Amino acid sequence: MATLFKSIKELIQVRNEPISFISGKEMNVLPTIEDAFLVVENGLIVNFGSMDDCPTDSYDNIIDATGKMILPSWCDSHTHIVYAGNREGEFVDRINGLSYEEIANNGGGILNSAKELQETSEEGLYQQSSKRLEEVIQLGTGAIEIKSGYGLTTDAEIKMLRVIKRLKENYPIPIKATFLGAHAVPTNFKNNKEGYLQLLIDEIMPKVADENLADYVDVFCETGYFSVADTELILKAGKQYGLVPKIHVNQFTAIGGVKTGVKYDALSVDHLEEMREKDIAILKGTKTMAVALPSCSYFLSIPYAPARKMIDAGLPLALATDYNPGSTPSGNMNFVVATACIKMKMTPEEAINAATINGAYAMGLEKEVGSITKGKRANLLLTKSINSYGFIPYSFGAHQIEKVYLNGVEIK
Ligand SMILES: N=CN[C@@H](CCC(=O)O)C(=O)O
Ligand SMILES: [Zn+2]
Repeated sequence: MATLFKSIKELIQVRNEPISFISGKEMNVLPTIEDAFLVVENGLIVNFGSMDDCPTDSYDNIIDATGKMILPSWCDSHTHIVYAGNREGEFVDRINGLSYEEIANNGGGILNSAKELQETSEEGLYQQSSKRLEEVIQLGTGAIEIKSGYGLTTDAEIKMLRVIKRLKENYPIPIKATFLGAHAVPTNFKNNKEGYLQLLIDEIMPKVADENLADYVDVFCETGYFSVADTELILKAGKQYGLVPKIHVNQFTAIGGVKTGVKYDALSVDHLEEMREKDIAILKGTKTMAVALPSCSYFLSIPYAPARKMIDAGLPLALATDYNPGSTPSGNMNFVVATACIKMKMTPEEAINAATINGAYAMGLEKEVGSITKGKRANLLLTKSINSYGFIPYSFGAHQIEKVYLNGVEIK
């Protein structure tokens, strides 16, 4: 099966040579080809270039993209889309003046979602979660990471991870799974966090590894949740089970978790709303990707990750949604890209690099997705007729996607 996309107004994020990620000043460079063609065969990108060199072979399918642009799909490296119910009540509580922290301290927050998830069947959880996956695919996401962490018991954590596994089997999108048992201390361990850490390490993690249910291990390293020492314990144990660290850190307070992430070779450190100069310095020159989650800052009215400072210091930065029921009930990467430009002062080039190739790296998928490169999956966005790619973040709140393709196949 071969498809030719012809007369593409601009083919965006073209990388002839495979790259892992882009840092610092380079992030402001977004390579494109104007008036381009793209050939997809058996789900993969096999050829592209200027229309002047467009091959004259015969194709099963020819798509005229006059006036439209093609980009690699968004790579969303941080989500919690497997959850049960929602937390609309807390949304109203916050409108009425309570903070995220106050709600959590009153027994709401993550524990609220855990209770609902524990009471939901695996089938029910799958049904709710698959709807969200289908929703974000339509919004242009073509690779995604999904975390556990709303189970907080052995059975419920395994249930979440099995649902993620089933999503992997049933949808044509690359999915990475992260074990986030250390998301909150459950009520029955309220005065015995050590006991919960022991359960995570001695009972749940071996099961997760046994069933091969996760690629990554995550911890909510934050005041009132898990300390730096707790984080070290979990990351060390996770690594022994072959789970690569990716951590929640510096969301509300900077307590030293970035250093721990780097020490344990974390693939990414995520949130980073509260960054100290020394956290930025620690990340410099490492292989750990900084991941910003602007929709979370927007929804909770907390600071945005200091993208300018990080990029100007030479760091790479990825953008992700953090789609979850408490802090970010939205999985719209178009909104993330727009908000990064509007609120974090990233240029459209930086934001698109952050939401494609750098996001792919933050999921270990940089060889598969995230750029227009021969041999990569044809997970693509075909835009509506637009004048420039800058119109994508400029027209915030809308999206400019006309069609999405996964493995070269249009998703309807
Ligand atoms: N910060 C920790 N975890 C999620 C929110 C969890 C929740 O409120 O349900 C996040 O990434 O924002
Ligand atoms: Zn998160």
